[in-house]
Amino acid sequence: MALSEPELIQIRRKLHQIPEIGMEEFETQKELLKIIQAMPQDHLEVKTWKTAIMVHVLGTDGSKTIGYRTDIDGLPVTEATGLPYASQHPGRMHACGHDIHMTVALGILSHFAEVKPACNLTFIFQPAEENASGGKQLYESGALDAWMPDEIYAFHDNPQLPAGAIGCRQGTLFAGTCEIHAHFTGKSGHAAYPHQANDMVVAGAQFVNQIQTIVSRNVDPIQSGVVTLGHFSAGTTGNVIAGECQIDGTIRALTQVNNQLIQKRVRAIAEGVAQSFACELDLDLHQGGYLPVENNSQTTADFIAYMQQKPEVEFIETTPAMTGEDFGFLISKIPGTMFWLGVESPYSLHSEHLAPKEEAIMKGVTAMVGFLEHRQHAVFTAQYE
Ligand SMILES: CC(=O)N[C@@H](CCC[C@H](N)C(=O)O)C(=O)O
Repeated sequence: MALSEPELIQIRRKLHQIPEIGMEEFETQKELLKIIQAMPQDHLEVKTWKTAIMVHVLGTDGSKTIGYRTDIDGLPVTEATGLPYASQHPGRMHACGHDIHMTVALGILSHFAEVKPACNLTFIFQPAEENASGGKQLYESGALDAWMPDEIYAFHDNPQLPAGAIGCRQGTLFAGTCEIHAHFTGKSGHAAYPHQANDMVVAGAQFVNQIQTIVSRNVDPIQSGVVTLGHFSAGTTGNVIAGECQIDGTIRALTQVNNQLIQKRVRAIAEGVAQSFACELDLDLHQGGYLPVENNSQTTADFIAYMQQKPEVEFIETTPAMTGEDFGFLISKIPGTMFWLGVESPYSLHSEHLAPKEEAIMKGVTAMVGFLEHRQHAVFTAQYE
């Protein structure tokens, strides 16, 4: 029997209690394997790579494979929902809803473990979406090679959409991101003798200010971009000049061209500040697998048409989002579609208060089982651009 709604909710609550950060998802992997191994195994094969799990569902005609990916990591956030099934791991929370993603994947898998599909299906339970490009690492490890999908699907939960609604669009769904890590080193000293020191609070502040000109002056206003510097630390106390400054942030852009333009400007400004303040700069701009999530036109047209004609699905055409997703890497290698699943919450992704509505789970499973039932035939004649 495929997993029922009450069973899925129990599974989600258990996964919610054991969040782990990227590449440390050992308990999560164990819990997922336990659930997967309790399903009928007749046409399933299971493999692991680090904390990832791959499940291959053998179809009646094994010449084509559809991939379905979920991420499995949590965030370094202390949960404040007050829920009875809140995180039991101090300082860790499924604040991005990956517990919902995993549960929906298990629900879909449990259906196809019962009902053999026409094509193969590869379910990917992927680590480290938040911090270490787990999808890229997995792909590049070669662990997926034998079960490489011809096309691939994934979703992210969305607190702004009604619970269970499906959101999607042609083109770019998520931005490409790039982490900024800048360290300026000058010379510390007494507050009364600035001429004998080299103040990195002032250098860092210049960097922060000048960065604000990138989106306003360098990015085409018809396009878009974000540069957020979320962390600034320098100095220890008010009467000591700081000799070091650490600044961390993130770039967001809907095209790779704009992402690279912004990266180039961040580097030029950081180097300019270092030169004008005669200080040392250690700059790391790290994009990893966080490419823009660009939906394939063929798979997405079919996905949207399917969802729109299903009376039980509330389909919403969405605008692109500046959130990032390392699914951008997988979808740059394998044609496919990413979409949103509404979980309706007043709190945003990454909030310590985020409490997704669980009724979204079964709606997500039903919509995706239906779509994959449809797509298991269409994949044999699919042409990708
Ligand atoms: C959905 C979501 O919130 N994704 C993360 C992805 C992390 C991107 C990367 N580590 C960065 O900070 O640039 C996001 O922050 O959008």
